[in-house]
Amino acid sequence: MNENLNPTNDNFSPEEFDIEKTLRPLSFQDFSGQDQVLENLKVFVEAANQRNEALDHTLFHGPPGLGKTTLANILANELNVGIKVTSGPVLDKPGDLAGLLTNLDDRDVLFIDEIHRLSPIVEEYLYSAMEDYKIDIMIESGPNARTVQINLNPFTLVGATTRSGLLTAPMRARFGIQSRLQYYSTELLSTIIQRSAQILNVPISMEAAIEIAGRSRGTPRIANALLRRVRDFAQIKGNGNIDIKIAKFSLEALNVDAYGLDEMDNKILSTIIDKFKGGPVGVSTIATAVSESSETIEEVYEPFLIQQGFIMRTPRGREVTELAYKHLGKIKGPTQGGLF
Ligand SMILES: Nc1ncnc2c1ncn2[C@@H]1O[C@H](COP(=O)(O)OP(=O)(O)OP(=O)(O)O)[C@@H](O)[C@H]1O
Ligand SMILES: [Mg+2]
Repeated sequence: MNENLNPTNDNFSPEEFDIEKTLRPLSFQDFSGQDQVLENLKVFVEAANQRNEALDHTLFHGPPGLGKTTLANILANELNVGIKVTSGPVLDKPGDLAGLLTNLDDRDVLFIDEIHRLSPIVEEYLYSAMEDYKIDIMIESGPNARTVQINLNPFTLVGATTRSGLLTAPMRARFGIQSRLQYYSTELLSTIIQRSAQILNVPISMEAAIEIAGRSRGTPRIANALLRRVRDFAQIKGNGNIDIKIAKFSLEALNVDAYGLDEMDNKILSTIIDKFKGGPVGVSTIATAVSESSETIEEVYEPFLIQQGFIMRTPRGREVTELAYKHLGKIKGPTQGGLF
């Protein structure tokens, strides 16, 4: 399958990256779906704006490509403030963080992506900044070295993570607002595809938008990536318009799974079937068999497979369903103890 369609693949080419940026909604108004999350955020933002205070620290968690970075940027726009962007693995010394924090204007947003990957020492340093808008900084060195406490402008930390399970309890507790993003329905994704098509200036039929949406693994990033590829087919093999015929032809040519499952999804399902007789089998055993971490399986892949009815959680582990056998064209073997 095409690399760029992988939701966990961050290696977009610069060109793809630019397109991703142009398709990114900039305001609450442009953002579709996640209704509950959005309704709440609107209230909190309006209240903070009225009081002219910084919005409470906000955490977005959920699988890749569902809109965490997008929402962080929207928050800054709707608060009418600046945003500084960084990520957990980049901040390896408290000094890096101090530099960012002291440069924030009143009510600004500091966005930390992959916040579960902060080093413990940086994380601890962040605590007092979040709680009291104060940090200690070291001045001078050698025998004259001392720390002084300085006041920061009130700011909003927006954290994003795909692995909320890896976040420490004290870190999590410091976020006054926590939102989990959900997979999108086909209907919502087709609306997003139609909006993107309009921005890309390519005509698309409703039927074609729905066809692409249904194969997007519930994920706007994948929907947009597929749309761009289908647009290429429409331009070269068709008349430039995306209708159902060219959409189906392209998705077939791209080898996109009928349910939008990616390589790892299919690998997980076939592993449970082939190596573990369909389950039940524990997550850590599956993880070892497919060479992935248990957390990634549990937080990135499994939620979609469960939501779509391919896997069931049982007290004894994970079990695949009839749908998984059917999807992979496999035949369910005899159950244990039968036949004799
Ligand atoms: N609700 C939405 N409406 C329209 N487009 C969306 C929506 N959510 C996400 N997108 C599109 O999907 C793309 C990916 O979203 P985003 O980068 O915010 O995901 P993410 O949750 O931050 O992913 P990751 O965990 O990989 O960082 C965006 O460029 C944007 O165009
Ligand atoms: Mg992101």
